[in-house]
Amino acid sequence: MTSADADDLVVIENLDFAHGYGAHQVYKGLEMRIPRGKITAVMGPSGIGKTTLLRLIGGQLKPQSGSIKFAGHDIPQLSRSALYEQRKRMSMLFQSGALFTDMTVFDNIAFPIREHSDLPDEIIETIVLMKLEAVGLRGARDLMPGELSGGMARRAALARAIALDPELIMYDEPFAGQDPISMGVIVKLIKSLNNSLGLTSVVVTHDVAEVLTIADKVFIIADKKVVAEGTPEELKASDDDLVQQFLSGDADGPVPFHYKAESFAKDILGEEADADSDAEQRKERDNA
Ligand SMILES: Nc1ncnc2c1ncn2[C@@H]1O[C@H](COP(=O)(O)OP(=O)(O)OP(=O)(O)O)[C@@H](O)[C@H]1O
Repeated sequence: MTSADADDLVVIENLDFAHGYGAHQVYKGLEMRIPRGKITAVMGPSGIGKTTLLRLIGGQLKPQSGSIKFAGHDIPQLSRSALYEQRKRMSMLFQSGALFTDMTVFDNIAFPIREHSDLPDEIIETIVLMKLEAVGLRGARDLMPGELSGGMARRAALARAIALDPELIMYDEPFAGQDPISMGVIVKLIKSLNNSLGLTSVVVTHDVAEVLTIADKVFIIADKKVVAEGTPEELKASDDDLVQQFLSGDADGPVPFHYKAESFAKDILGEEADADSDAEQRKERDNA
């Protein structure tokens, strides 16, 4: 292991990944180093593969080639049982990671601890209360998920995500659907948990302004690979149009607004329109 590897908890090299037996290439030659103990933001246009990246790191998806080292273990090469061991060191908080609706907040947080350990009830209670305290919800332990606000539910899910003391926590759109105040609370929580629990955090988000206030490192993904990386300050100072498009949230710029599609005329009018539009395109080319 090189010293750079020791500083990086996750090292991705030359990764190729396609969904659906190669039908949809998501990554080609992706390279990424996620620094240990820091907060890393991953941004990019919708559908570019950010959630897929988290699933690859977590071993839920296997790349066609390349390596994904987590603390030195090459995730895609691990046996099922070895992967299970490494997965215990990671936690993923997906947007859809809802709480179990028929259990109290306390039992929701206790659930993974009961599943993965034989600890006595008193110890589990102490751990759960510590996790709830960390997210400011100790007083809400006996509430049912249906009694929580959206922001509180997100925080309870966060308490559950840290229940087993992971080393790596991956957040998929943690601020989505939150009002500005609860968004601010979650931003601060991600930072304080990262620092107080010695975590490494990866945050996939479209909320650029929020995440830039806490990120130590930022990756921008486009065109199947990393197109820019650096500290928030470095990216803000970049004169790259694409970087600026992301940071300012502009719809127009090097990244197209539309997902690639047949010509609108063809979709609406069928083949006939397509033949017309082909003829027009040829005419335009000839005139150029
Ligand atoms: N199970 C799947 N099978 C086939 N294609 C998939 C599957 N899951 C995702 N995709 C496709 O892979 C691409 C990447 O999806 P992904 O959800 O990782 O993007 P994303 O960057 O997280 O998007 P968003 O920002 O909108 O959440 C998309 O084009 C999506 O349609």
